[in-house]
Amino acid sequence: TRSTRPQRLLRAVQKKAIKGDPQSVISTIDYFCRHSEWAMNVGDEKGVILDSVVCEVSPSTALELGTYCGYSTVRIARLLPPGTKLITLEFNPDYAAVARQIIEYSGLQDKICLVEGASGDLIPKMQELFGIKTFDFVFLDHWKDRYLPDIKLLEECQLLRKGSILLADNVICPGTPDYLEYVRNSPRYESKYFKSHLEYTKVEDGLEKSVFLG
Ligand SMILES: Cc1ncnc2c1ncn2[C@@H]1O[C@H](/C=C/CNC(=O)c2cc(-c3ccc(F)cc3)cc(O)c2O)[C@@H](O)[C@H]1O
Ligand SMILES: [Mg+2]
Repeated sequence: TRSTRPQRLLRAVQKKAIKGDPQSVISTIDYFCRHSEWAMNVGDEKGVILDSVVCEVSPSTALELGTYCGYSTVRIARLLPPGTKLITLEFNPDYAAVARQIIEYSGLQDKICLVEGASGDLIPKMQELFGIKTFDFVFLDHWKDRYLPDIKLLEECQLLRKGSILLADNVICPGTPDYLEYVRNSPRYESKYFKSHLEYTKVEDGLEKSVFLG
């Protein structure tokens, strides 16, 4: 049977990227998505904004919702201080399998913990599975109708603390209207929009950065 797009993306990484070099893995994926096949990675333009927020927060504990092929997983993990871990959640086993290989190729496997399962099931288990008290940083990039229920779940599970940073992809395209309305109007968040473009295109999109006020 025909290979899947994530498998073709993985093959491009294994063929063209330098093993153990996260930047070359990132550049190879961006080149592949720009010149061969578009894929729903956060991409290079929004990726620079993601990088700047990760560097500013310099999180000790970080969570990513929706690994897909691991592009943003590698982007985030390459900037984390030594000894910190990025937990990334992915419920599609085929995507998880590709992501594991891309993460391993980048050499960042020691900074990343990929957990297979649905965010709604796993978020309540973060304390028992990983001894996590709160997350300093959360990157949301999974199904767009899960952003709002999942941050409400993070609040309920007391996994956010005063100053925790949420960064959400695709708040314009495909769009996350209920999430945006919530974080922009809730007194418990201070929110800011970073205007950009949908990965590898000229279509408007952007990232919403929200600080949990406790
Ligand atoms: C509750 C739960 N738990 C665990 N894993 C979960 C999960 N819900 C989803 N996942 C996982 O996360 C990824 C899903 C990502 C969804 N992203 C998008 O749909 C997306 C789409 C576009 C896009 C824009 C314009 C177009 F014309 C077409 C597509 C751009 C993007 O950047 C996107 O992120 C995928 O790997 C899925 O298995
Ligand atoms: Mg996205």
